[in-house]
Amino acid sequence: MAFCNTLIVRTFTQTAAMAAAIKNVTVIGSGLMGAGIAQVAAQTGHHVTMVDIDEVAVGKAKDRIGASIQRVAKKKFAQDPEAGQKFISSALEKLQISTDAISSVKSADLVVEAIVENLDVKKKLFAQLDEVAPSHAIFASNTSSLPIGKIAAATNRKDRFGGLHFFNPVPVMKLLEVVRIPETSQGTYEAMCDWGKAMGKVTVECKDTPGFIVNRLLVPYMFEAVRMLDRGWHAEYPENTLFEPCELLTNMVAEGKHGVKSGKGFYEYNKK
Ligand SMILES: CCCCCCCCCCCCC[C@H](O)CC(=O)SCCNC(=O)CCNC(=O)[C@H](O)C(C)(C)COP(=O)(O)OP(=O)(O)OC[C@H]1O[C@@H](n2cnc3c(N)ncnc32)[C@H](O)[C@@H]1OP(=O)(O)O
Ligand SMILES: NC(=O)c1ccc[n+]([C@@H]2O[C@H](COP(=O)([O-])OP(=O)(O)OC[C@H]3O[C@@H](n4cnc5c(N)ncnc54)[C@H](O)[C@@H]3O)[C@@H](O)[C@H]2O)c1
Repeated sequence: MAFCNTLIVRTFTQTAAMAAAIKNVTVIGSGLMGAGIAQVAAQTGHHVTMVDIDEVAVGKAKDRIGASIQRVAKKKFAQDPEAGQKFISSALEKLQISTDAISSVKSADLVVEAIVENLDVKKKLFAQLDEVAPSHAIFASNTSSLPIGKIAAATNRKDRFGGLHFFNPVPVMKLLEVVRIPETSQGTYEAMCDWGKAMGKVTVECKDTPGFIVNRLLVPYMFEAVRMLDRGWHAEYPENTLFEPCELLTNMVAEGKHGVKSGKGFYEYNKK
């Protein structure tokens, strides 16, 4: 029991220490996603360096962030414009821009990569950053579709590597998929979740599988919409396996698991 308690206290302490340690965030890539991630991180009190290889792009991204923060502040501080102005200036003060990834990660606690969706380019970047970032720094990729394990393989910190998959537009979308690979340590995973929550996001755990959760559902759904258009919206496709009854649902119906109305389904519901 004493051993168990020690273990729990140690695990808790390590996790709390890692999460509390995420103060300095480097976001690599200042496009649609990187700018959104950098904005929300700065808005939530982190010191952020946003990096891009393209000097013009990173400057424009900072301007876009300024405009987006105005929208956030207008809503968040509708009744108190003065507090809104403080919120804007405090966030912008915390945001630096750079074109030098190497020097920008030297004091990073967390590096979030949101560059072009190309495995070799991402691997090359992380291999370089692994040489210079502090040993405690967590690395994360915002990739939509590439295996996190393959990207992490370019580094010697697979235990401190994971996926942080944000959704566009980042300042608006609440969900954050936190992806773990088998090597991701429990402390790293929990620190990523805690950081996600500190960013105001709702985190969901994902395995490193194609499309994670959302894109695995969204992409076939979008493709099917396009196929429907392509087919000319014909009325009936009895040969299409997509419309075949699903065994799990058939069994659940037979068991009276009709969801909320029957008090049980995929979940149990307490009717009051
Ligand atoms: C099977 C194997 C799979 C293999 C994988 C293959 C992968 C291929 C991947 C391709 C796709 C990549 C997808 C990616 O990985 C994941 C995604 O990001 S999916 C996209 C998710 N996003 C959405 O679903 C957003 C949908 N859009 C909306 O909900 C709305 O358009 C909106 C963003 C809420 C905007 O609303 P609108 O009504 O259109 O516009 P308004 O201007 O009125 O805005 C409403 C409200 O929001 C505020 N706001 C909007 N944008 C911003 C911003 N940038 N910054 C701050 N605030 C913003 C705005 O102020 C309004 O506020 P209000 O006035 O209402 O208070
Ligand atoms: N667009 C989306 O809806 C969305 C949503 C979730 C995740 N993602 C993922 O996020 C990542 C970025 O997507 P995006 O839409 O923001 O792309 P984007 O094209 O808007 O921006 C990418 C930025 O990365 C910069 N860049 C390229 N190589 C670089 C390098 N080596 N170092 C520094 N900067 C570099 C480019 O100059 C560009 O400004 C991709 O992996 C994408 O799959 C995109």
